[in-house]
Amino acid sequence: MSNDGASAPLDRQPDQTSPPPSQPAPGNASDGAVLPHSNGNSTNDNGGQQNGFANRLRLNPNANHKPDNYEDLNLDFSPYLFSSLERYLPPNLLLMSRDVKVTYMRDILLRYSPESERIRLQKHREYRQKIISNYQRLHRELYTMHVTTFFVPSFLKAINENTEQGLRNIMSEPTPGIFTFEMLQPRFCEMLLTEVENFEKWVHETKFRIMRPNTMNKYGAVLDDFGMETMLDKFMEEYIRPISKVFFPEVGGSTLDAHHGFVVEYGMDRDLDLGFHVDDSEVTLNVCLGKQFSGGELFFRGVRCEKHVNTETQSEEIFDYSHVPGRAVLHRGRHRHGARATTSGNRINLLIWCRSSVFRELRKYQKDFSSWCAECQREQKERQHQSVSAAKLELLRRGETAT
Ligand SMILES: O=C(O)CCC(=O)C(=O)O
Ligand SMILES: [Fe+2]
Repeated sequence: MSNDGASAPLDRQPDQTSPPPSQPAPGNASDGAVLPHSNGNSTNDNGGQQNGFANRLRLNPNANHKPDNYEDLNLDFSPYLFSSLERYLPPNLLLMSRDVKVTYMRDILLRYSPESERIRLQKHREYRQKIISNYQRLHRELYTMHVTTFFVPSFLKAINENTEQGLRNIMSEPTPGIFTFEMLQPRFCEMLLTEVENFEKWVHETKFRIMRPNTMNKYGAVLDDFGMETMLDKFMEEYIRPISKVFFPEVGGSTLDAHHGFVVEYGMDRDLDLGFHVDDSEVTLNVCLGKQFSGGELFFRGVRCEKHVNTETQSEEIFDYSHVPGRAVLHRGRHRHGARATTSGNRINLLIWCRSSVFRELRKYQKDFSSWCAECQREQKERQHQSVSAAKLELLRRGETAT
């Protein structure tokens, strides 16, 4: 497949299978599309009133109750889902210990997830547990959010200001819908690179079979799998969502509630390039961590919904971007893109695919995505143009018959 964006983009998904992956995807027999990434959030409309327990859930959440924090537990669903669900617990359960509440809520959630998904979640939980109890972390400070260690001052100032103008001041938008800005401290990039190296060394030494970030990369690692899930949740909620809320409201930018966080690695002894694809995300954050490299440019080719993913690229949609360490690129997941070959050195990038369960739910009932799909927009304009022409013709016809 050529790298210039002319061929059909793949729908890129995380590797959800226990290793090795996966099933073939249409358009390219060598790459696979696998089950959609589960974020545990699709279960939070569980309608728990019908769960058959003696103590039924409340119909409406108890707004005055301050839920427990579940972030330190290794659970099969997001810790935030447990905190949200806790507001629906019957009053007598609210007085119980956190362990009792967890058992009760987990039981409810499991009843609402299909069997195959339940097994997959359980396997993945065991996989993560094995890593977490055996892998010795190198930089403990990476696993909890340390804002000044992570982010450059200009970025923090804009986030704290929390205005569109403040954000625009640190951003460039070289083509519509692609934002780039200075984000990560060089020291943070260096620490994350060495942590990933350390993890891979451990994987190699112990012959542990790891799951790769998705079906298109043979190298790289899922940060969520070795202990960074909670940190990355905060990263998304506090540092990506406020920006997405302003620049990507039409794809659920303000309701991002799940993520897939990973690093990809390119070079002579790694992946070379990345084919044309769309991400399984509403909004993607891509930050180059280093090291020294040449090549590896991203190429973008316009935003498309599922129906139009293979339609032609318009000349104004062609945009190429050269990575700079520490600098972030933020784009819609449906903005078709790929990465050219890294021709020398090594390139390692941090990717956070951010998702909104609300957006995904609403999308099921829609056919027209002209608020963000460029092809839906063109079709809509075409329909408007045709109806104006038809109306004009009709007026002319009436004029003629009247005379
Ligand atoms: O290599 C890159 O910078 C792009 C990675 C990417 O598009 C992805 O992982 O979804
Ligand atoms: Fe991508």
